[in-house]
Parts: sequence; C-alpha cells; structure tokens
Amino acid sequence: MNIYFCGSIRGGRQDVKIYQKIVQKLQTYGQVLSHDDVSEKGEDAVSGGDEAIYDRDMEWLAQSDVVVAEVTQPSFGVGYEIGQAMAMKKPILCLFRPSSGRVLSAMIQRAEGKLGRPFFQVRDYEEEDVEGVMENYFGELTKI
Ligand SMILES: O=c1[nH]c(=O)n([C@H]2C[C@H](O)[C@@H](COP(=O)(O)O)O2)cc1CO
Repeated sequence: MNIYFCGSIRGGRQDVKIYQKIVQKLQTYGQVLSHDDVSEKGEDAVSGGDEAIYDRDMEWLAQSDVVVAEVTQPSFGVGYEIGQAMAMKKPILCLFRPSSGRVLSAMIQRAEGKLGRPFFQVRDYEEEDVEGVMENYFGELTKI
C-alpha cells in the first residue's frame, strides 16, 4: 500500500516530532510517500526548487492508495494536497489535536460529509493516542 503523508512545512514546523511519530507508524502499513526531511528545517534546498517539489508531490499523490494529513498546524500546502486528493477520490484521514487550542478550518471539518465515510475522515486525537487512532483507521480501511 502506498501512503501519502501531508504535514506543514512552510506553514510552521512546530509539530515535526508528531509527524515523525505518525510516519513511523504509517511505515508499518506500507510505503510512505513523503519528503525525506521531516526535520525542523524542511527541504527548502531541494535541487530543482519548488517546481520539482510540486511535480514530485503531485506524482506521489496520484500513486497513493490512501492519504494521511496532520492538519493541526495550518498549511496552504496541506490544504491544497487534501483538495487534490479529494478530486482524485483518494481515501483521506485528517488528524487534528483540539488540545492545540486551534479550531480546524470549516473547509476540512465539513468536507467529511462530502465523500462519505470512510473516504474522508477527520479524527480528533491526543498525541499519546495517535498510534491507536491509526490502528482503528487502517483496520477499517482494509475491510472496504
Ligand atoms: O519543501 C516542501 N516539500 C514538500 O513536500 N511540501 C508539501 C508536502 C507537505 O505536505 C506540504 C506542506 O506545505 P507548506 O509548505 O505550505 O506548509 O507541501 C511543501 C514544501 C514547502 O512548501
């Protein structure tokens, strides 16, 4: 299974430790298609620049069987990828931490009803529960 992971880069890297935890867990379900650099800096210096990043990520999105997005830290890129993945009719799991004090965009929160479960889901979670949330999701996904 190819899994595309979305997480904020230029939107802010505050949650990078949580992204690393999510990616580690996703690797137990399949191949994770995501930029290698889940460090604080991001991958600004990638050769080929922004166009290469865009083309690579759209290709990976097209190749993915499922998309997992951490949406707590707002990011234009993550929102864009979610919209593209919806247009491609990929199953999408959005993970949001209410304890951040943020309120999730209505455009993500209310997209849930539009493709129908289990194709678009938003799950609220706490950091210590994130592995269990993914176990539930992937358990249900394999039954479709
Ligand atoms: O360097 C990058 N590499 C990269 O893969 N992306 C993609 C993957 C992330 O899920 C998303 C992050 O978007 P943003 O940088 O607007 O927060 O965009 C985005 C950037 C920088 O915008």
